[in-house]
Amino acid sequence: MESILQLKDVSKSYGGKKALKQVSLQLGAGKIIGLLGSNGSGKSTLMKLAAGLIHPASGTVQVGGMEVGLETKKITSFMPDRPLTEKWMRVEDAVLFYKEFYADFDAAKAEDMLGFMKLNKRDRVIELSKGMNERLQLTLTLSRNAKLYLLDEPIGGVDPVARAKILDAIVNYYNEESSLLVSTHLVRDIERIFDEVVFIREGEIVLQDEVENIRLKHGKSVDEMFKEVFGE
Ligand SMILES: Nc1ncnc2c1ncn2[C@@H]1O[C@H](COP(=O)(O)OP(=O)(O)OP(=O)(O)O)[C@@H](O)[C@H]1O
Repeated sequence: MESILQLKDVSKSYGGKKALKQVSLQLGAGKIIGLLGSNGSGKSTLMKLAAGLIHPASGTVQVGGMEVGLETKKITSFMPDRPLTEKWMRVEDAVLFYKEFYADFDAAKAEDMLGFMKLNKRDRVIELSKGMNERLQLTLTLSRNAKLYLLDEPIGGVDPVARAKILDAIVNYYNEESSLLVSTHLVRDIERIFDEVVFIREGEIVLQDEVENIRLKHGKSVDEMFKEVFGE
């Protein structure tokens, strides 16, 4: 299996708090993978390590066979939980900003996605609702032609109808040769898009499997399995 993301014995603490405990994980290329866990389980920490925004205390993180660093950042597109854009910007300025910053930015794709997301180019970023802001961040993130996309809770701030729309956008606009890692605890709403899932609990990986296997082997949906493992 060609691996797009690999963690070996990765630990990370904040002060005395262990966020990841000797995590080893290998994710294959060309898949949409769900990183599922309850609040505080370590999802964002794992995403930020893969994006190169923080560094492990011990262990190694590789993207596309390379140690995380400048080269891997060129092929990794991370959707931040807060806008990377400046306060004065309108939606069109944010798009231009990304276009100038990232060599792999696809302006035609962004234009198309803005329409799909019903984003108005003249709207000020600062005045967008939380849900519309998520749509913009997703548009900017997916408009790069990256190999690995990292989406941290992309549907947290939106209502169920808009959630469906955002999931459709993810499926429609994601390039099938790349991989997409999506963290969430809203499993039921989002499981339809996953090929594979990784369950993380208190900084440890407790399950990794193809969604089809979970359905065939256990006769369960991912949401049912999640509730069983997390005892919700
Ligand atoms: N900057 C930080 N300083 C101190 N502790 C932190 C920091 N970031 C995360 N933690 C702690 O590390 C643990 C893992 O946090 P992380 O944000 O990775 O979890 P998560 O699964 O993404 O949670 P959520 O679903 O609530 O976003 C939590 O106990 C959290 O309190």
